[in-house]
Amino acid sequence: MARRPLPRILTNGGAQLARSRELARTAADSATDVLHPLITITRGLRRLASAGRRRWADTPKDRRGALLFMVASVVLAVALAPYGPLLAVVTLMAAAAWQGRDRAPSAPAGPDASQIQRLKSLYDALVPYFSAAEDPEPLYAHGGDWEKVFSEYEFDPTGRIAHLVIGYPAYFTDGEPESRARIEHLLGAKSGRGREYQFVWDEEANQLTVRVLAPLPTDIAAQPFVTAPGETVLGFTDPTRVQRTLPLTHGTHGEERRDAPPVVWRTGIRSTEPHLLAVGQPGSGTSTLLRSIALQALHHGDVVIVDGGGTGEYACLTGRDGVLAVECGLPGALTSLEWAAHETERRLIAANRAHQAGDPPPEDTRRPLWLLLDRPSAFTHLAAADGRKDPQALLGVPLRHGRPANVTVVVAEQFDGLDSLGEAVRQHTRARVVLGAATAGQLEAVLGAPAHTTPVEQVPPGRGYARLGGGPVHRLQVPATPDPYDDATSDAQRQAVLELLPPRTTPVDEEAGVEAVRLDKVREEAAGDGAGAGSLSVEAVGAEAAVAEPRS
Ligand SMILES: Nc1ncnc2c1ncn2[C@@H]1O[C@H](COP(=O)(O)OP(=O)(O)OP(=O)(O)O)[C@@H](O)[C@H]1O
Repeated sequence: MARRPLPRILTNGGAQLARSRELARTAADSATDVLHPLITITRGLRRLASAGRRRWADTPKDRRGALLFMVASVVLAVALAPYGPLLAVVTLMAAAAWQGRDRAPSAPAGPDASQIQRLKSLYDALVPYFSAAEDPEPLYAHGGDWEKVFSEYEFDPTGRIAHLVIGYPAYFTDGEPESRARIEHLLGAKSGRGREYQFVWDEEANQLTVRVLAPLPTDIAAQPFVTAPGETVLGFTDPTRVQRTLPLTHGTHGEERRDAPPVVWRTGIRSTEPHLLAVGQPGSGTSTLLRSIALQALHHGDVVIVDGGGTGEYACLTGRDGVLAVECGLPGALTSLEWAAHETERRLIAANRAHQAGDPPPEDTRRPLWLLLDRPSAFTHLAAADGRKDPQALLGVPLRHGRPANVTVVVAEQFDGLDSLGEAVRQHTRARVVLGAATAGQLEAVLGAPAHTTPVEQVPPGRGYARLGGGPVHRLQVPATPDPYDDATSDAQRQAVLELLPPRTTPVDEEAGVEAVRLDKVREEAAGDGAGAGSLSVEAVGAEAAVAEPRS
């Protein structure tokens, strides 16, 4: 079923809301600044009045008459004296201002003894890296002054460094990745392990800024994201690197709302990164990422899933509206991918003909087709052992020509299977994701750029980095999209995923199980002469029929 795109106002509503909030906050801050003296005097008058009341209450009853007489005489004297009332008002205001002043103890200026000790030891650790014997006025020297080089510092409540700006000599080779890596490693180790640090090198000013990054939230569950067609949310990241936010619901019953900055991947005809490669250690969450992408893709397109892991993690998608196939076996994978290659060619030819005739591209070339492959290297080994074709060889056409044909390929692979990935997969997957624990070298090899944050050893599943083409490297937390058929899945998360699944239009073929090729459905739709989404032309059915293998 084709779904209508969301109104545009909903797609950027989060950003507008954030801007309005920021405006309101600025207005409130300015009003507080202007009204500050008035607030102080009012507070002082209140304090004076309550002090007067206390004094009256503390005075024994037999002395109250004398007190009243004394106050009345003072009031009379003031009233009769020249400028008396004016002076009395000025004195009262001054007394109120003094009484109403903010009495919160001011934060101690500068670091305390333990913090000074931390800064000094950090300085000493940096001396061998930032000094040279020939330097007549070394910035760093044993017993030197740390205050000259640490221009800004902040500590967290546990006393560990949270933010630090370090000056270094101009001759330090800050352009060399190895030199930078040595300093980053040292600072990470000395400032406290187990936290994630971000390093920003300002080569012009010879300054390094170190910031401790708060962990990304792990409580974002699968849900309908407010995105435009062609946009896929890979996960959520730091607010500093991304301008946009998405409104989210969370909590057991979706009762809480908040905005979070997403990593949005754009696919389709105008995409510069039309295909994606996700890599991780086993259990890092790459299958979950694929499931999350599939659920979003099904809003506007059709999906073919090829699962080399063979653990049935995509069984919940079998037979759903828009799911053309869920393949766990080599023959089925070959059939589906061969069909996908022909379908890509068919779409290209049909679109070309339409261009030549001056017509818009036909409807059946515009519906996005997604090929999601989980661990295709498993099939590569099987195919070699069986003397059959490697399914990856069939990805060449969709990868090279998929973009104008609205065909998107997503490959998830484990680090140990990376060598088995074909050249086309490596070359044409310009959107990259790394999940789970990874060394700086592994991150750079997959993302094509260093991550600028220290990789931590213990990461929650679904946590990693994403880079779209030549863009910046983002930290990433994939929304929890567990397999609803897994016993370990909580009820709330199961329900969230089940609600996102399209209705089941094709009954699951019991005999063939999950290996059943759902391309039968495509054939039926094509024969049904439907011009709607997912339908195929007669040529395509012919091509598909030619490659389809007989099933027992
Ligand atoms: N983003 C996430 N948020 C919460 N839990 C997650 C997330 N991603 C994965 N998990 C959990 O981590 C476990 C492993 O996830 P998943 O199966 O996706 O990993 P994988 O990398 O595909 O590993 P494998 O290939 O071994 O199956 C599952 O229990 C899953 O529910």
